[in-house]
Amino acid sequence: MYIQPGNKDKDYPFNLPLIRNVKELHFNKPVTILVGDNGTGKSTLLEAIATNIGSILIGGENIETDTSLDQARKLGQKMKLTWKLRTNKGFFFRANDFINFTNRIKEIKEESTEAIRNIRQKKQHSLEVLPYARTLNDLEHLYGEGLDVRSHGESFLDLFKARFKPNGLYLLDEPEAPLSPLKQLSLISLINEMVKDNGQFIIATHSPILMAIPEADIYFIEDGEMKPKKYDEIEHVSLTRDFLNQPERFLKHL
Ligand SMILES: Nc1ncnc2c1ncn2[C@@H]1O[C@H](COP(=O)(O)OP(=O)(O)OP(=O)(O)O)[C@@H](O)[C@H]1O
Repeated sequence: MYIQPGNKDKDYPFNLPLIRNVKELHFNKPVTILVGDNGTGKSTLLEAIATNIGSILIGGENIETDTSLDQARKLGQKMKLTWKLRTNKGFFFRANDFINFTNRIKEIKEESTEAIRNIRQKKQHSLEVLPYARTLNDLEHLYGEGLDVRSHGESFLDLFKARFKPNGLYLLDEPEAPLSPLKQLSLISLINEMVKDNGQFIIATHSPILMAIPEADIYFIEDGEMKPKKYDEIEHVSLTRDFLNQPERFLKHL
């Protein structure tokens, strides 16, 4: 991946140190993990890649029209992506979008059920119910009893189980958000399964558990640079480990 900003690009996202400094990135492994402090530009980078590819945006609008991506789209337009094997499968996932998505599914189900009830009240056997019945059927087929009746964490995992398909490219922004440590391990297991089926993942995360995905390349963003790091070299990992070993040592200083 290459970034080619022009001279006039002084505003966000081109003013981020990461974007100013990093001109070329390689995603060689099936899983690449992006780590860095808050505000270092992980989401911006993922969003720009997603807009460049034209990924399916889970829970948002169309990736080409979603206004929350207007700035990232400008960066995406300055990116040049080259592929060993191009895929049109996969998606871009942001935790907040997904919570909106489950709410929207709930609304669609309620609207369709209400429409069917109204049509049947007027005419019991009307064929006008068919599109609404098909919508309900499709949602049930994809997501079983419904993402909307599950907890946030359960629905995240349900979505990944339903929508991970072989040969896909998956861009995941902090997918750990509502997941318990145990469910983060379940997510790693799903990712491992997809990797066996030629899936590729680029994941921005703060979770030391997800950072441990086997064989992943880890890039640590620091001082506007993107540095390859080993698991044990990452601050999130060492700090969490030290904290868990002796929480009182840290807490007494706060
Ligand atoms: N639409 C925007 N306009 C201006 N600045 C923005 C916009 N979106 C993000 N930023 C800024 O760009 C910087 C990078 O944001 P980004 O969300 O990419 O960081 P991040 O590494 O994903 O952070 P976090 O780990 O907190 O999610 C932040 O300082 C943020 O305030």
